[in-house]
Amino acid sequence: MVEAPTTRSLDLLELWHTARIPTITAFVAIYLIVTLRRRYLAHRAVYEPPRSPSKLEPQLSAKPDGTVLLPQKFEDTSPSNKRRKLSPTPKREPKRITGGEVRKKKIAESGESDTSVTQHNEPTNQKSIQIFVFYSSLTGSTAKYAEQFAKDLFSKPLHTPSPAPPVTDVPSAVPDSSERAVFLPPIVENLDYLDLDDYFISPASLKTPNATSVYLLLIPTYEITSPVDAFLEHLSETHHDFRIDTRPLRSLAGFSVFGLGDKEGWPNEEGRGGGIFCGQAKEADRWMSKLTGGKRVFPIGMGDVKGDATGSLAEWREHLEIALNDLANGESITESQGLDSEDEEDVAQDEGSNSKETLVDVEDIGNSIRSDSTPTTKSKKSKAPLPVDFTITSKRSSAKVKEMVPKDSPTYTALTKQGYTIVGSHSGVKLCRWTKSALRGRGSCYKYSFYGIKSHLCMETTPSLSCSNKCVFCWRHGTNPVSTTWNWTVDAPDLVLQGAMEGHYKKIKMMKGVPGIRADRFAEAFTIRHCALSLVGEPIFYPHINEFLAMLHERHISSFLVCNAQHPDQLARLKYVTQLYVSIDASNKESLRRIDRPLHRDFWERFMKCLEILRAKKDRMRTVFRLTLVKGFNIEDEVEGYADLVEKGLPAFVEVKGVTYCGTSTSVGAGLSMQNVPFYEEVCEFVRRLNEALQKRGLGYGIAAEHAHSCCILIASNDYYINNKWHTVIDYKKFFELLEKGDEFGPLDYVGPPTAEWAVWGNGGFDPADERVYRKGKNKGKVIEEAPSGEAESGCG
Ligand SMILES: Cc1cc2nc3c(=O)[nH]c(=O)nc-3n(C[C@H](O)[C@H](O)[C@H](O)COP(=O)(O)O)c2cc1C
Ligand code: SF4
Repeated sequence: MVEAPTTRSLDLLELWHTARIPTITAFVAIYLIVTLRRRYLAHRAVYEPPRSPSKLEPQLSAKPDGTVLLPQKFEDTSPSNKRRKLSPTPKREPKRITGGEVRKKKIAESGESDTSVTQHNEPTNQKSIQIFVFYSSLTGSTAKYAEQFAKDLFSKPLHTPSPAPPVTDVPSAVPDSSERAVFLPPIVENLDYLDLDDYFISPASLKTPNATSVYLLLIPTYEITSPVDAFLEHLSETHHDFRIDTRPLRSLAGFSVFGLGDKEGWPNEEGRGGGIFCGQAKEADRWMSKLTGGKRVFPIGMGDVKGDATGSLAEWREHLEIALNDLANGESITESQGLDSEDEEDVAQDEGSNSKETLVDVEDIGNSIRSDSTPTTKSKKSKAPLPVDFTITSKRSSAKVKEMVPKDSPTYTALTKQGYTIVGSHSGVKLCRWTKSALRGRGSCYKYSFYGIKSHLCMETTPSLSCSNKCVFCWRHGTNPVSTTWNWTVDAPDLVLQGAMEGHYKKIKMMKGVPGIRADRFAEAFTIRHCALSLVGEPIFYPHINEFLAMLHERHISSFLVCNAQHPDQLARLKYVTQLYVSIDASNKESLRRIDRPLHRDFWERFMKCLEILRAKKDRMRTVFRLTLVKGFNIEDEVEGYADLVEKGLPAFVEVKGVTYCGTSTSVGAGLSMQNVPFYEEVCEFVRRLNEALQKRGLGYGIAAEHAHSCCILIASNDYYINNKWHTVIDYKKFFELLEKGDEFGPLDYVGPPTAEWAVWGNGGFDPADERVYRKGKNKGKVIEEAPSGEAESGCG
């Protein structure tokens, strides 16, 4: 039996029938409103324009304070740049946030950087991007910018859209974490020491599977020859080499260049190359664009080192990070997308010429050279294939030879400001501070104490202002040209000598009015008796160095020549020198790289070869190792290494000298401070230990003399310990007689009288006939020079 419904349940049923339609409608409406609102908010969050409109505004070059400069042509013509010109209401399809972004949200909330998102352990099929930060640096500042830049990259959250809304509400359009590429920690590389073939003929090979590379280049500009030239030449040669694909770096994910330059010194912004503000960075940008087929991730940025280069670099980095993030999200730059119109023209031309070349059979090359017509079909007449020299590029052979230091160059101005007289186009002469000191009767340099050279009769000069090192202690790096090969016009040796002597005498004349000048010495000073070829640069670089030396000797001027052990061929060709020096700035490869910063990649092999050559010359002339001690660089734990080198080169003498500190911004930039200057006691201690190490090896050397005044000590071969006395002084008259006789002779044939008692080790080395003047100052026992007057011996002199 069915029970009859109660009155209450009947009421409820009636109520439901009456209200069900409005209730369901209301619920559906609320649900729709909430969902639509959430979607709207999510949409806005993704597209919220950057807080500061300037953040993505490409007109960065317009900033008056020198911050990131984007030349007009990039703004207007570069498609990649056009891509970056975001308007506040973008038109492209919205990016939507996926479930994979939960992690991103958490990290964004916790304030972690975006890179950290991508640098954890990922599945092995994970795509990744390896960023290389390449730089070149002559005086060290770009190296510092590059290191800092790599540290800062992705260290802060990006200025990209706000964190994602709740995961489940938003459908996915951005690739999930396995599709999104992760960034591997950036690798910083110095272009000056890199085997460029490994990175710039084809992209660097990467160990990580599924990885591509992005090349970021920080490039300084130098009007003078610098390592950047070699890099640009490499890019140019790669591009022009018909055996290599025209776009060999096309498989890179992208590249971008940041230039560092001095706008005050080089205000001209138009054009490329040295002499233009950031001209060489522009050149690098252009070559990279060609080699990659226009894969410019972000337009070139530029920083003025006399302005706010740090700020410009930071701003460029922020924009770049956004572009890189896009890249990681799968937004690739297609080939040619980043080519500017000029690049496109060049590429088209190159492709045109290459395609013609491919039609030419090797056998036809001879014909094509002999006749002007471009052969497009195989000639039946040509038989023997012509040899093709792959080592010569037409560009190099047709290059116009320049002057090393042109009169209108800033290098000329900088060197003359430092007191150098520039002779011809590549030589220099300068009055050494010891020459001035000797004229006033205040003491000669260590060469007087050790070898009998009167400083007021000595001329310090160099026939090559250019050098192939960038030693940290050098006074001139940053002002003197650097290069590995002689690629300038050559002045005749008689003109160089004439000019140097005139320049020297002119400076002596100017000393006439200086208080305390001794009349007898002033008169004597107009007959130069000695020439120190050690001022700055590398004298044996000069192609006519032997003729130049012969001219000195003809005038009975002795020659002391210091070389940097980087040019074995020239060293081997060197004829007689009164005393031949090799700078030994470190005892092992790493230390030498750190202190001399050589341009030659095979610097250590060159260095060792020079020691062999020196050994071979030891029976013909006096040979010397010159050690310059720099605390924190080449003293600690290196005694045994130096002893090994002495055993290899067997020099007649080892001069040990504490580095001189000049306190210029250049030396500071190179990481040198007063802390790196050893006290005289420390130099003495080093010399004692070195002497012991030589004894232990059974080598016949002893500590012979000292010149405490300039922190210099002499270790000599026992060959010069004659009749129980050191004989380190030279018989100059005898040297010239032997030369003029024309017979073979050796260093022991022109040994002079015994070393003066006051100069012998233990007696200080100051001639009592002179008046010693002590400097006031805190750093007693350290050699401090007065910069920038530059009245000092050179870093290698
Ligand atoms: C001799 C010399 C030549 C220079 N030539 C240029 C130049 O042509 N254009 C430019 O923008 N900056 C020029 N500069 C400025 C350098 O590019 C700038 O100082 C840069 O920071 C040096 O970088 P580095 O310390 O890494 O070698 C020159 C500097 C020197 C000392
Ligand atoms: S110290 Fe001498 S070898 Fe070294 S960079 Fe200067 S000039 Fe060249």
